[in-house]
Amino acid sequence: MAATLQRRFVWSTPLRTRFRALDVRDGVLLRGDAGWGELSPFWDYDDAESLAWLRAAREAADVGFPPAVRDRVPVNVTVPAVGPERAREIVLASGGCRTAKVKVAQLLADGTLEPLHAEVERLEAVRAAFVEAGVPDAAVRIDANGAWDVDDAVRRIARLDAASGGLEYVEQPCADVAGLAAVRRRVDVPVAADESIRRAADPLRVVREEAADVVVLKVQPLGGVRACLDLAEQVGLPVVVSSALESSVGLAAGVALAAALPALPYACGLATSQLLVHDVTAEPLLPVDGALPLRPVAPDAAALAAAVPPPDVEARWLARHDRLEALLAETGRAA
Ligand SMILES: O=C(O)CCC(=O)C1=CC=C[C@@H](O)[C@@H]1C(=O)O
Ligand SMILES: [Mg+2]
Repeated sequence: MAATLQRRFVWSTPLRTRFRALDVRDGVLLRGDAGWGELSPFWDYDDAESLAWLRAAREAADVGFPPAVRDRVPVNVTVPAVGPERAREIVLASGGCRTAKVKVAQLLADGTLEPLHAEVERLEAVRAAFVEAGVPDAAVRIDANGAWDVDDAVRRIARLDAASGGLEYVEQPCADVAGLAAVRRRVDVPVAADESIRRAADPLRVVREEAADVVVLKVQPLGGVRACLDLAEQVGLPVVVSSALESSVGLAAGVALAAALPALPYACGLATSQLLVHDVTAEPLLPVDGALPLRPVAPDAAALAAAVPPPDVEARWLARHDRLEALLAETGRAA
């Protein structure tokens, strides 16, 4: 039987840097018998797509996480589409990360893509910052969020590979699976699939079409830690666990997944509390020596007081959560 919901809180915070066309991140925290869960689907996701996010939140709150095989998870520093000096600062303040994920293919206000030379400067700055930090052999990956066509991707990847001193992989260079497969055949840099897994009706298409070398799994969009473990087993490719820009409550579910995976060959994209101005706890999940610890996270009153939403935002979240609970009750808890 479903556990009774004991408490819920809406939180909201500005982001330090615009990310995924967002300046603010917000969501609901749910308290259940097993702990805290986070429900924070992006506002452009409808209720049907957001249902998986509620399943993930309820798993964390009501059931808890499966057993772990490691107690710390190496993470990458996430570098948004910023100028070179800011990119350097972000890498140097990363808490000892030895991997960076750099956003590329940023859409500018006029609807055009950021010019290649700006991306080159960002990647050169990231490599130089790692050299300055005494980790010249750090890994650097890029994420294009599906913005390139195949020819554009091939051309840009070659240039960005050189600028970065060698890319670890390129995440979602093109929007569709056929595009990923075509790029993968034409470049030596490994290809990672993100949107083609988390927003796809058939995530295994990536595997059938040999479209990726690595898959990115995100706990909320994929319906929880156990759902991700099942998917990882079916996919059979190396997995990188990444966040959906959650508060530390949601990030803890990502750490739980990364800690439970049988193999974890790459650093995970879970160091994103750094992007939030306010987190929901005084002890956010921030990297120490390039890794996050596996531990429960609960919000605290003082931190929530700083992450307080405007009243209309709070009302929208509570209504959205109520609608999603009703939808979940209708469709059943099993995915
Ligand atoms: O992977 C990381 O380093 C951080 C998480 C991250 O980049 C993302 C989180 C949520 C939405 C996305 O636009 C973005 C991604 O595409 O991977
Ligand atoms: Mg991505």
